[in-house]
Amino acid sequence: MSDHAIQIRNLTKSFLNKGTKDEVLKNINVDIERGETIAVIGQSGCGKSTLLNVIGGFETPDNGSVLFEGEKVSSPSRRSVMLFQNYGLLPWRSVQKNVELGLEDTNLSSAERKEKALHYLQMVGLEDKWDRFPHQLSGGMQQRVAIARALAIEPELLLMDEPFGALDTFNRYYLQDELLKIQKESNTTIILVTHDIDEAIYLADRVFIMSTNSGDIQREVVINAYKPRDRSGRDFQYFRKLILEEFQLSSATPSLEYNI
Ligand SMILES: Nc1ncnc2c1ncn2[C@@H]1O[C@H](COP(=O)(O)OP(=O)(O)OP(=O)(O)O)[C@@H](O)[C@H]1O
Repeated sequence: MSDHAIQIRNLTKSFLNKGTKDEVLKNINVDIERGETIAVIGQSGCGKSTLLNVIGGFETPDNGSVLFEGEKVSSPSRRSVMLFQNYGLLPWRSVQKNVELGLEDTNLSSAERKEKALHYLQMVGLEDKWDRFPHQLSGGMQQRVAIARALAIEPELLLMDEPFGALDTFNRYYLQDELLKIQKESNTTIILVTHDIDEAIYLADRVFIMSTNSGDIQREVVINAYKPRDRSGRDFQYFRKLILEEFQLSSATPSLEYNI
């Protein structure tokens, strides 16, 4: 069996906007190994979320294909989970019931579902908020509930669109470490879109830098340093400089939206 969880071949995707065809993704060809963590970075509007949506089966490519474990992706699969930017929590369900959502059509009993939900709520530091409703939580807390819900499903492929964006530095670092642990234990394949260059370097085995205008992956940076990585170490500085330089090359005005 191939080690590739994902194989993307000649992928092209466009949208019709006011009668004009915008080609957002163009001729993307990449393989992602099982258990790899990939960070996708690039300027706003370059197609990062679209790429994630096509991989997750939420958007259909115009041409080319995405294979997940050798099978063509044409719709969302139970084996992969997408953590959306807007959290996607159901307002009428409690925190615990939101986390249980993806477990309901499994063989787990209601007691097992509850136990699993509380375990992942504890991991994101929200076990004491199990009976609250989403509107009673801060934005960062809602994001943590969405993270707990995605992790509770224990998917083979985890797709994350700016998962830690609304969190303060302390929670972001803590959850990045939890994600590293979970990934190591379960060998989950992770594809993560982020605006945070340090997050990409801290978590990823490879960083895909998408080009600003041409819809392809302009450069792939292999982060060949042991995890957990030292954010203030020399290796880290090296990769940060490399990626920032690539950004300067890719745009006339360096992006202000990127955090380092
Ligand atoms: N459903 C859609 N219909 C029409 N156009 C779309 C649709 N989804 C995305 N687009 C367009 O495709 C382009 C890429 O959008 P996408 O959300 O993939 O970018 P992004 O790199 O994730 O941006 P950001 O970093 O701001 O989230 C944008 O020009 C956007 O307007």
